[in-house]
Amino acid sequence: MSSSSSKALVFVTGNANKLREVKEILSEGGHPIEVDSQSLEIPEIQGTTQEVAIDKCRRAAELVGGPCITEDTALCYKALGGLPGPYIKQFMTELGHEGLNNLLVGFPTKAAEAVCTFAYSAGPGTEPIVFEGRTDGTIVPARGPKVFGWDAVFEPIGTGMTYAEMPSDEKNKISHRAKALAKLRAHLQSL
Ligand SMILES: O=c1[nH]c(=O)c2ncn([C@@H]3O[C@H](COP(=O)(O)OP(=O)(O)OP(=O)(O)O)[C@@H](O)[C@H]3O)c2[nH]1
Ligand SMILES: [Mg+2]
Repeated sequence: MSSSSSKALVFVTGNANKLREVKEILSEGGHPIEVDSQSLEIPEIQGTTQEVAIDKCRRAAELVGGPCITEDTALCYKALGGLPGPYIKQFMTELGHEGLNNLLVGFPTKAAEAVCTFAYSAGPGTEPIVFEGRTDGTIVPARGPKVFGWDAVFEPIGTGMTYAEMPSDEKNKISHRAKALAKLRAHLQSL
């Protein structure tokens, strides 16, 4: 952030695992970026991932009263035309890891894309800007600790491991979240 900005950047999320990864990723590298956090559940509209992300960030900026970031994660099955997409949270809650596999029974491809969309607003009334990161993978029967969402059923292409089986620094090198944060970082450093 530029030295003229007086308020700290706030990451608004209700998800402790996201917050941990974001802090890990942004603290790496030559120019660490510090974020405060506020645990607020912001209502999420229906729509494309980008529409959901922009609306959520607008609402968050109003509540925070200053610069903030929000994040939306989608899990897009190729066989299902990109669904569950931004609705993965409800699918995960209702169906669990086994159900996320069963959705694909009978389909020839288990390919899926993890999509992370960060939105940044400079403050209330400022239109959010979005930064997207994507990682290709395959939906597999759960392997590894079931700590974070669908990590145990998502195997990024070419790794032979699910996200859940990877040490966090390995996931943070290739994840949808790390790719989106690299773009956000570049933007913040250009301000
Ligand atoms: O295995 C995972 N690895 C990840 O890297 C990851 N990132 C998000 N998720 C899950 O996908 C849904 C997104 O919904 P979501 O973007 O609305 O998040 P959320 O409601 O939990 O938090 P927030 O919206 O308050 O920030 C939620 O079920 C998250 O737990 C992940 N699962
Ligand atoms: Mg949410």
